[in-house]
Amino acid sequence: MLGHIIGWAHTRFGKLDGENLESLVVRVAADAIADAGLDPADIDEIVVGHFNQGLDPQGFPASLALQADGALRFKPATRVENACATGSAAIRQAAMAIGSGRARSVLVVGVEKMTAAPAAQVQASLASASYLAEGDGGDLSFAGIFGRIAQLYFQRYGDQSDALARIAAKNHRNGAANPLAHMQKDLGFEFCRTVSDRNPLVAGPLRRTDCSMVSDGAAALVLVHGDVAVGAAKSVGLRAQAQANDVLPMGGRDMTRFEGCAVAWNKALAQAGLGLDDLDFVETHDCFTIAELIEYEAMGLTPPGEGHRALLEGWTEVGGRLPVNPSGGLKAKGHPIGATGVSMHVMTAMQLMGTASGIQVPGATKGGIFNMGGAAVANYVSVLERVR
Ligand SMILES: CC(=O)SCCNC(=O)CCNC(=O)[C@H](O)C(C)(C)COP(=O)(O)OP(=O)(O)OC[C@H]1O[C@@H](n2cnc3c(N)ncnc32)[C@H](O)[C@@H]1OP(=O)(O)O
Repeated sequence: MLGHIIGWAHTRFGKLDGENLESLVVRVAADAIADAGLDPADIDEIVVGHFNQGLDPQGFPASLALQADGALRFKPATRVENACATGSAAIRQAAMAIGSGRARSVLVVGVEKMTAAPAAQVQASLASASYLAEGDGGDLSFAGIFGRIAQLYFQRYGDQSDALARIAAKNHRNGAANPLAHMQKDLGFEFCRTVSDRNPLVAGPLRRTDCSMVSDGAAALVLVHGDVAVGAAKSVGLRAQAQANDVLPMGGRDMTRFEGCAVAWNKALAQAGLGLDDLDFVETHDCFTIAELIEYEAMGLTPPGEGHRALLEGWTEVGGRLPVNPSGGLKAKGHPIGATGVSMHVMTAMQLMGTASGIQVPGATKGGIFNMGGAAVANYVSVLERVR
């Protein structure tokens, strides 16, 4: 194991008026350490995942984490960032600290405050994590980029609007049962597939319901060495983690295939000595529904162009062959950028401990996670397994 997750905390995601970076970081940091049953003095290192890029005037969240307890004063605390995969980047950093022998217990926090900024500022900030080659388009938002990816996919494989609506409906149905989700409402397939005043087109064929939410929130976990985990009340092993970065320009890449995602999945499964069929569920990066569809193909669930089959045959529903996004995903649970990857690990750990009330995948012992920054640029796959 690359480390053991022995405690965690998660705020509700949403428009959290009255919360700021400081209140979010301090709360989840204190709660995760308490949940791990550790004395704060035993934390060797703190890693905070935070995107910001102009979203929030307050910065320096790594140092804010020290305010969770006086015993954290003088601990090394560092912020990491890797676009929308920032949370998984923080977890990788923690695993490397443990693997190198520099730390035995690491607190990882992911946080973002997005909803206080005007919509135009949010779009500009997010777009800073994208790149279009000259002549490729102007100042596209992320929805614009994924709208273009959807158009390319539809040109090659036919109109998949209904498949995208099935993903939206599935994730909103799952999110309706997740008490931590931003939107806890089952919107239904007909609403998601129909363009209307309440579900307008946003970019290309993508409707509002094909987009993830703009959210505030934080999540934290404590990753420890196996020796520390022995004394813990609960333990979820980080059995494998792989990272594959692709180049930013999209001109030279086939954007109907997320090749970096496929590389990360192949590496992580090989590292774990497992096949996709050995996993009980997957939390995947559905920043837009077209991303989840292409990720089915990149993870090897279906051949390219056939992702819609997984939906028509119910494979990715809870109770299906490989439930995908039982938490509701970024689509319904929300997508506070820096918190998302940590949240995916917390949701997966809860599933594996059988404590994911409302959204539990019965009997799950192994789960996979795919967290992505940019348009398949920073690709992280983790495999988690229940130890105790
Ligand atoms: C690699 C990556 O991860 S890239 C991803 C980075 N993240 C993004 O790009 C965020 C994408 N999402 C968005 O930009 C926004 O949610 C948008 C543009 C889709 C919608 O924003 P707006 O049109 O401004 O919606 P607004 O906030 O005014 O809300 C209007 C209604 O739609 C609902 N709504 C807002 N966003 C969404 C959404 N994504 N899905 C479903 N419903 C939504 C609101 O709850 C509200 O409902 P109500 O009227 O019943 O209260």
